[in-house]
Amino acid sequence: MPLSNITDPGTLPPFAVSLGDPAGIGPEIVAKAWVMREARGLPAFFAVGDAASLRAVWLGPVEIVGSPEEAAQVFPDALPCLQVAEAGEIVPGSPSIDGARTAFQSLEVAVGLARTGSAAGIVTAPVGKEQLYGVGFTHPGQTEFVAERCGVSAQNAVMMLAGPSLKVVPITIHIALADVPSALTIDLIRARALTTVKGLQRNFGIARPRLAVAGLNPHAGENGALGREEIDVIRPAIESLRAEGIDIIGPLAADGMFHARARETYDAALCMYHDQALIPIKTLNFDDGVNITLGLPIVRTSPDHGTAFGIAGTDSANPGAMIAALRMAAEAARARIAYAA
Ligand SMILES: NC(=O)C1=CN([C@@H]2O[C@H](COP(=O)(O)OP(=O)(O)OC[C@H]3O[C@@H](n4cnc5c(N)ncnc54)[C@H](O)[C@@H]3O)[C@@H](O)[C@H]2O)C=CC1
Ligand SMILES: NCC(=O)COP(=O)(O)O
Repeated sequence: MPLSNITDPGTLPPFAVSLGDPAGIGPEIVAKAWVMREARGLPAFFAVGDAASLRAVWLGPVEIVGSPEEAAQVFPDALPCLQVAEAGEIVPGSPSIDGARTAFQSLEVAVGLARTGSAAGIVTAPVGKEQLYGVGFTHPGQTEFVAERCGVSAQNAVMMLAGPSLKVVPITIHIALADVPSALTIDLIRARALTTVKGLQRNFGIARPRLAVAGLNPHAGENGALGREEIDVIRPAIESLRAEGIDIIGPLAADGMFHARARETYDAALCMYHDQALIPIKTLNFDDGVNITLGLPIVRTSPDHGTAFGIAGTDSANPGAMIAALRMAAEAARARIAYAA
């Protein structure tokens, strides 16, 4: 049953967790999260990928299951895994073509299960983007892929990084820095802001979200002396949103808007490019930061970090962000049920 038809949060099916690149730390942090399922109050979940990638880094119980229903039964006693492909020889830290194909397929299957309502949502472990691009993945990231599969345009799917101290949204995402100024348009800023407002209401239960918008240039442009994007694009977008009743401030100088007192004045910061948004959140909340996609009909979260190939297989990966992603997925699913009621 699609999540939108579920009225009792107690009846949520398990979450589908795509294992990401088999040679990255995804399998390890998923296994560690399962170990902490009771201590951290995690929702039921099952892995989607190659069970061999779990067994390559973990000696705990893994049980291959044929359906989410079976996974829900198995979850208390073993980590359920829906086997979607075989990744060939798995060497933690050494990504391979077969591994990238498995990551791609796991993502595809997990999204499909969430779309039909067999899974309550998806939590995606990290993929190697370069490796995925090498096996025919044509989207910049998982965000845009999931959006497309859900019939949502990339413009209306918002990547939000959320942690205990801060929520940020990059307006432009995976593009070269040199391409950012021309990619910034009034329409794009408006679309991201409107999806963010709705997403904060629907997934976080914030009735009247407050947004703060960063400038692009140093000191937010100094009234045009250091660049015109604030005058030509960012300010007109903010003014039109404010005219529609959105609680929004900016453009603010980006270097001064992330200190503790400033963060108290808004619920989410809209930033003009990837690193402007992700550096502050990863500095503040690296071990419990979550990437949540807003604007989708399904719940999708992910840990904020990448594959960490350099430490894969050393049992030193911190599962904190994966645990936070699982918890946030469950909270978002419950908030959506309450919002729809
Ligand atoms: N959501 C996703 O699928 C994401 C995928 N990536 C991909 O990950 C790959 C590596 O990217 P990097 O920029 O190196 O970022 P990264 O997040 O993988 O690693 C950055 C640093 O943090 C450490 N680290 C990351 N997660 C950790 C954890 N859970 N516990 C302990 N240490 C941890 C790493 O060892 C490294 O020192 C790239 O191929 C990139 O495309 C990057 C970000 C997000
Ligand atoms: N840096 C964030 C990131 O790469 C996440 O991308 P996505 O694959 O979740 O779209």
